[in-house]
Amino acid sequence: MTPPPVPTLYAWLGGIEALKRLTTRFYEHVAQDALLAPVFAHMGADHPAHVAAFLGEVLGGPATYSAEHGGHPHMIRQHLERHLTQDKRRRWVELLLATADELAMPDDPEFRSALVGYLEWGSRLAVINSQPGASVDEHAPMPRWGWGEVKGPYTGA
Ligand code: HEM
Repeated sequence: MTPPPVPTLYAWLGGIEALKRLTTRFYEHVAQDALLAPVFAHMGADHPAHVAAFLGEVLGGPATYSAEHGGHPHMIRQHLERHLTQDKRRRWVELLLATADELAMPDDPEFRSALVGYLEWGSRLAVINSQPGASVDEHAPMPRWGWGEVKGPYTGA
């Protein structure tokens, strides 16, 4: 018998509506956080939805961010000259994961390890791209993240 197809991380977490719930709540927390609030003091009202679209595309969903929001180069550009530090990055990741717990997003070991892997990678790139002298590769492809070594969601095995 053919095994069922492996869902994308995007499908497993519940698609764009789940991601919008996550980023909306996350930036509410950010606004209350002494370390991060000043970093995001001037973000637009659409920022949570844009980040949701970006994450959705990376995690295997539709290419909405590439089609409508300027793709990876635009995202990198948003981080230029922000002088982000490791303590801000760490708080950002910590708050996002706490929000995922708060909203009862899938918490199987397979999904969470893949999510943490991407967030560590992406947030460290954001810090690098925010340092003086960083520049944008106008052809930077959109990253695509999958299940990695665990290869698929929890099966009880
Ligand atoms: C995986 C990690 C990350 C992802 C996927 C991500 C994604 C994004 C995206 C998609 C945008 C542009 C939104 C738009 O098109 O309007 C953006 C902007 C921004 N990001 Fe990130 N980001 C990450 C990490 C971080 C971290 C760690 C920080 C700071 C601690 C940060 C600070 C910012 C700021 C300040 C902006 C501009 C907000 C504004 O419009 O004022 N990002 N990010």
